[in-house]
Amino acid sequence: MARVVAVSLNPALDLSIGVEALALGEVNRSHASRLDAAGKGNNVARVLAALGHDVAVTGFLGEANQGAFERAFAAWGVRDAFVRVPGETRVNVKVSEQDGRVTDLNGRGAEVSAQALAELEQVLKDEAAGCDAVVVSGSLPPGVSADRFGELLRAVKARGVALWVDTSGPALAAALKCAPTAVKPNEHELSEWAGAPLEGIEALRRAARALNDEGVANAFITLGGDGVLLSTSQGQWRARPPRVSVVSTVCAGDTFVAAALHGELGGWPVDETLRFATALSAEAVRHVGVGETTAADFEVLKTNCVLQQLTDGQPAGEWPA
Ligand SMILES: Nc1ncnc2c1ncn2[C@@H]1O[C@H](COP(=O)(O)OP(=O)(O)OP(=O)(O)O)[C@@H](O)[C@H]1O
Ligand SMILES: O=P(O)(O)OC[C@@]1(O)O[C@H](CO)[C@@H](O)[C@@H]1O
Repeated sequence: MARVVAVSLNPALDLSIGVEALALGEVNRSHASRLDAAGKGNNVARVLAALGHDVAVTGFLGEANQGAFERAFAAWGVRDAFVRVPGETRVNVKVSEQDGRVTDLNGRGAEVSAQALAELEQVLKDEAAGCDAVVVSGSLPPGVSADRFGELLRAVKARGVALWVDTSGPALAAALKCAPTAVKPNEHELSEWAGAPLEGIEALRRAARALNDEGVANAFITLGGDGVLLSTSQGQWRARPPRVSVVSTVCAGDTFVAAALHGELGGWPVDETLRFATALSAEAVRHVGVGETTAADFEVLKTNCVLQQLTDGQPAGEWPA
């Protein structure tokens, strides 16, 4: 069991709504809805705690609707180290249609003051000392600039702890200046960082290698139903998930991050880590919420993932059978 700190600077209550097919500008009748304490870092924390790790969660939480989070943290068995800020934590709406399409409506988040930021910096410094990894996931709330975000990450890095970051846009660019241990952009986030569209696996491989050149040890590029590309200084791998029936892809990326970190913390071989993380994230898309390690067919999902080590200087080519 490892000690991990999961950071959500901009957590959210996820309002997940299931509809047959969304009709814009019309009255839609949902067949299911639920409200969950979420946000990328909290989702990662939930999976890591379920996998047996000692997890603390932090970031900024609005005082006005903190109850749902406090109940969830107690149920997940994670320690609450969130800094409270005035106002409400945002509610993000996720509309899932029968064909697997998901529409996200994400809010900006509660305003964070300079004082709250300084408080969080201290929490991060204290929590990072003596833990095995810090995972920082999601967007920046109003009041936190990309530069200030970079400073927070540097403070964590200075504690000599493994730093995993899953964010996008200017926040990802700021994070990369601190050479995090791992990042997990999806295809779109990577091409935004690269400043050009990335067509095909070879372009993705080059861009992923550029992340390694920036000092990132593990660059995981998630590709939705097409799986993941992992680039390290030791080589590149890709993994393809089994075909599953898609209900909601909302927490798949966070499940992937938590599962990959679990493998890394356990010192697993790369292929074992990739298979586990790919299978668990595929499990996650079969329902609303994060992946369930206790799924009855989890071993089958793992067996049905396809893995391939890619050879430097040679095209990836077709997937092995
Ligand atoms: N349709 C799918 N079928 C099977 N597995 C999937 C599917 N979509 C996603 N996954 C799994 O989840 C992983 C992460 O998915 P994705 O690339 O959508 O992450 P993301 O865009 O970062 O998501 P998030 O918005 O949660 O951060 C993929 O690498 C894959 O293993
Ligand atoms: O607006 P952000 O911070 O980029 O993403 C927030 C969010 O979409 O990410 C999680 C899924 O990954 C959800 O729980 C949450 O609503």
